[in-house]
Amino acid sequence: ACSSKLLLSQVHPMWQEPLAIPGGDRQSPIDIVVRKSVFDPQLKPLKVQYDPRTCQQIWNNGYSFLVEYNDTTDKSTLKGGPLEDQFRLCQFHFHWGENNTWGSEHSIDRHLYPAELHLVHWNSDKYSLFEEAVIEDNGLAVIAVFLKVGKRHEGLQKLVDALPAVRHKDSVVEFTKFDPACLLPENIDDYWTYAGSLTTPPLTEAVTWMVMKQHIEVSHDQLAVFRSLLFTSAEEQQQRSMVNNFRVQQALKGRTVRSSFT
Ligand SMILES: COc1cccc(CN2CCc3cc(OS(N)(=O)=O)c(OC)cc3C2)c1
Ligand SMILES: [Zn+2]
Repeated sequence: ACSSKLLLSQVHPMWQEPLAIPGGDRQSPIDIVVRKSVFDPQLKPLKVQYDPRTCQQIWNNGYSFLVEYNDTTDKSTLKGGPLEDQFRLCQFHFHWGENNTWGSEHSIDRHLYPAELHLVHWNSDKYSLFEEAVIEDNGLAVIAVFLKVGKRHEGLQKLVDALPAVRHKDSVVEFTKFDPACLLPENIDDYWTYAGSLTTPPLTEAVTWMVMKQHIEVSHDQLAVFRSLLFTSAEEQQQRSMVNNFRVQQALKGRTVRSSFT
């Protein structure tokens, strides 16, 4: 494992990190040290209600590909768990590596996964737009699910088949009737939760993270299609493969990670 760590330090970070983030004491991602996490019996089960009809498009934004949902009504929502309010799904995306040794943003006792899914929601009880919520400390809620290479994920295949249409940065393709609940593990009652930030610009400290204990499995070939995407737009001379689009891990700075399970 240390060799992969060594290699990891040679991996070029996806972008030049800004020197200082305002405040900067609740940045993401982090390594979750299981024995230091604190069981909180008051954490409720997560309540997820997604309507596939709110699915709209896939967008390659030059960091990842985002599957974007219509978040103008409370049709696809998340509540419960550590959350006091109701949150609306606005998009989901992934982070992955150039090989199956690394790629996730979070790690569990330093164990990295080949990829990580993020379902991004914003607090629609308190704010009226994502743009408003993105700067508030209770504005966003992100569910993180680790991906492991194994059997083919049937539900993911519809998304994989659409990816060649968004190969280049700034490309968009219509994508409808996709139920993101199919990407959740069977058990979403067991998770770790902590106060953190977005891991891509604007890196704002607005996120309540819920990292699922149970991973999902996808096939090697499905992950290879993720790696066929490009960071670069069609006009750019130098094409660069979209891989290693994860942020370097950040200091815990005294934060407590709570677990919903013992
Ligand atoms: C819709 O209003 C917006 C305002 C500012 C930025 C954006 C776009 N941004 C939202 C947050 C976010 C967050 C992302 O990653 S993450 N790991 O959840 O921080 C991300 O990964 C590719 C992309 C985006 C896209 C939208
Ligand atoms: Zn993300």
